[in-house]
Amino acid sequence: MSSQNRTSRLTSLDIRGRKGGEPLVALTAYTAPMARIVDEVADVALVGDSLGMVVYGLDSTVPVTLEMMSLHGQAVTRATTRSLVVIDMPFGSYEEGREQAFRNAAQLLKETGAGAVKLEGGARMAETVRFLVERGVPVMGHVGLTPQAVNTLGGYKAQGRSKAEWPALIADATAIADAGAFSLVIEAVAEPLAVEITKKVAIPTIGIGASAACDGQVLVLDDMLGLTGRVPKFVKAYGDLAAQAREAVRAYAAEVRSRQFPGEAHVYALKAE
Ligand SMILES: Nc1nc(=O)c2c([nH]1)NC[C@@H]1CN(c3ccc(C(=O)N[C@@H](CCC(=O)O)C(=O)O)cc3)CN21
Ligand SMILES: CC(C)C(=O)C(=O)O
Ligand SMILES: [Mg+2]
Repeated sequence: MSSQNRTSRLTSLDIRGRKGGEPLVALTAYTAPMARIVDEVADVALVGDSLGMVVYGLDSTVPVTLEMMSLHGQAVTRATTRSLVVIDMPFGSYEEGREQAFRNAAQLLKETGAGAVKLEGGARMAETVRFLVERGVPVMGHVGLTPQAVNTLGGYKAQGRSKAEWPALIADATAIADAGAFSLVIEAVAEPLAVEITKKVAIPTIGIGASAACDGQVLVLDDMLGLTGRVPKFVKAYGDLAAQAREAVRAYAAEVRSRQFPGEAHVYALKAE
């Protein structure tokens, strides 16, 4: 079924089935108004932990909590009917072990009604991915640049730009795919490595700063709308909403100061008595 005339909500199995097919469209969504717009076009609405930086003004995604992800996840599931809602597991909510990961993933799915979770990491997370999937939690993987590891990676740097790094990155991707993930985000890796991983794994790859050859793409919505200040190299601006917002706020301020606002249409007259 084409994405334009779909009426029921996509599942992780539908997404899994799109390997090598029509490219998957994914965008982040954090709030109900934006989620309604994303839901009109996207296959996947990702409640990304990037919300910590984009919405809360944090320096990284490290301080993001399970409660933040749950509350924004609830807003997004209420406002969507067609897209698969995927929620990022925040830093510290899954790395201790597979039981911790299951407990927190189950909490997110129960509280939000989302259809899947996403977690960062390669080969060392494979056992956890398998444990979750075997117990009814669909998992999207995330390899390459994993922002929650910013403190050990030494910054938000593209991965796999020298071929010596490729075997470990390919092993990460195949381990997550073989563990039962239904799809895999590949973030900020050298383009030919993303091509190689996409050929090697049996599940759809979703690129961000990766390759047009991936089985789909994802971007942070606020970045592509032009709402964020500094954006990564891989972002293309499809709008300039910050400029539009600035213009609207200035017009309002001018009309308040000149008493043009509120006008007749925006005030209440007395009832006829
Ligand atoms: N608004 C936003 N968009 C994102 O894509 C995003 C977030 N936030 N927060 C979580 C992570 C962090 N991400 C980032 C952030 C910065 C770069 C970046 O500026 N990279 C530089 C190179 C930096 C270096 O090599 O040291 C670049 O030129 O792209 C990349 C990914 C991607 N994710
Ligand atoms: C950019 C995507 C992949 C993400 O993980 C996020 O928004 O947090
Ligand atoms: Mg994330």
